[in-house]
Amino acid sequence: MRAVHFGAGNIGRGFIGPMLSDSGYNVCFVGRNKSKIAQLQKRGQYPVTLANKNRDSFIVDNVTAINLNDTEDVTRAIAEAEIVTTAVGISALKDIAETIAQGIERRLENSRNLNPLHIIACENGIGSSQKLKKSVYRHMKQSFKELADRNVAFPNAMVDRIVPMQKNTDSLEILVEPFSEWVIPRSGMIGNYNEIKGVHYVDSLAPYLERKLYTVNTGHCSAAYFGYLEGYTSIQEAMSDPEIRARVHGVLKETGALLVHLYGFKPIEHDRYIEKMMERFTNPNFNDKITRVARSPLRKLSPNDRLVKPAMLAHELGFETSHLVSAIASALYFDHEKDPEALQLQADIRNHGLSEVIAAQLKIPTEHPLHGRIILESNKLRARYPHRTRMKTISVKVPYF
Ligand SMILES: NC(=O)c1ccc[n+]([C@@H]2O[C@H](COP(=O)([O-])OP(=O)(O)OC[C@H]3O[C@@H](n4cnc5c(N)ncnc54)[C@H](O)[C@@H]3O)[C@@H](O)[C@H]2O)c1
Ligand SMILES: O=P(O)(O)OC[C@@H](O)[C@@H](O)[C@H](O)[C@H](O)CO
Repeated sequence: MRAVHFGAGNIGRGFIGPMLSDSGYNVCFVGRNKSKIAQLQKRGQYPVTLANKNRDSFIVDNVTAINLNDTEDVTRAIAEAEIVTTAVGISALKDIAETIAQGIERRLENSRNLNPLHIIACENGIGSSQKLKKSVYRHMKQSFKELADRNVAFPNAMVDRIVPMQKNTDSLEILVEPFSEWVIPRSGMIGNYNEIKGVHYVDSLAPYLERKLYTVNTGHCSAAYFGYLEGYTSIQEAMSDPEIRARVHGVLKETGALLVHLYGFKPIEHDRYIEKMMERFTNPNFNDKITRVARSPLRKLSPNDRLVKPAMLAHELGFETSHLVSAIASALYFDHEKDPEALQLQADIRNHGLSEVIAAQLKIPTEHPLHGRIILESNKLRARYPHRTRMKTISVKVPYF
């Protein structure tokens, strides 16, 4: 069985690769880092180490690799695969869409391979595989689209495993947390598919995906943005600060009330889930950089992502949102110089003002109560961290609610 995986980065090598290989797939990594691809081609395997006390490790084998720009080889691999997965970042899906479209066309040309193909975007966000499908279809001829509708499926998915930035002597080695979860809805699958060992196939993805996004990712980035303002460099450092820990817990109590309301999770079980996730953030066996977890603030602050979406939903339902508001206001100060989105965000705030950014990018209109509350919280943060914040204090009339 053949799998093609786009992105030989952290989650690709640290989670998707091992899962597929363990299920008997030959995993072909498609990547743009030439030296990593050459290493994978040469060795055909790589080591994974678990960030537990014993540092248990195992080898992922039955691996091959192709450079992303060797289009001929990549499309051939897709034409022969049972499954295609991606972990390149949701914003990069459009960049690999044309190659995937060519691979599908090559596969379907002259009805060469009509076996079901599943294409799964293993990215953080809602509806990632369907977003990829839209981009892929933009590059396909109508006749192929009709055939693809019957033979190619793009099930959305939830993937969860913390894989920090790596600095290992062996450039292929990857250190991962022991916990992992991969959830796929059965309704998104077609034909007689082989189940991937360890994947949880469910009737409905939304409760799993939103529970993860609004707990793991909301909590994680809150710790990062709070910690960044405080001057910490790792999530572990930030989480060992009792005040930040309490604020992150406060955020998760707010998203928790929302999730319990939306999906009927038992409050006591959801509290246990929160505790478990807080424990994962504090894993002392690795060092997860704040700049990784806080990365791409424009994406994280977009209306359908981990901060604004739960805050807006919770507000509409009359639930508490003060910790979420604080996380959003903190995110708006993230100005890491090596993060293009952070630089863009800060430039937008400088050029158009905070209120305009909240309205145009977070899509929270000026008249919405959360809009004014974010600005007030931003002013408080500026007073508290004058050396970490560069925006001007903004006066605002908070709408009555
Ligand atoms: N690391 C984690 O803890 C984790 C956990 C769950 C989900 N995710 C998700 O997985 C995805 C990848 O994250 P990661 O942590 O592995 O990042 P990463 O930077 O380690 O890996 C991303 C890979 O994609 C490649 N890539 C980036 N832009 C590309 C482009 N335009 N065209 C082709 N290739 C491109 C990079 O070269 C890199 O190899 C993200 O969507 C992330 O949200 C990450
Ligand atoms: O990958 P991002 O940028 O969406 O979010 C950063 C981290 O919160 C994320 O990678 C987590 O480590 C991961 O989602 C855990 O499953």
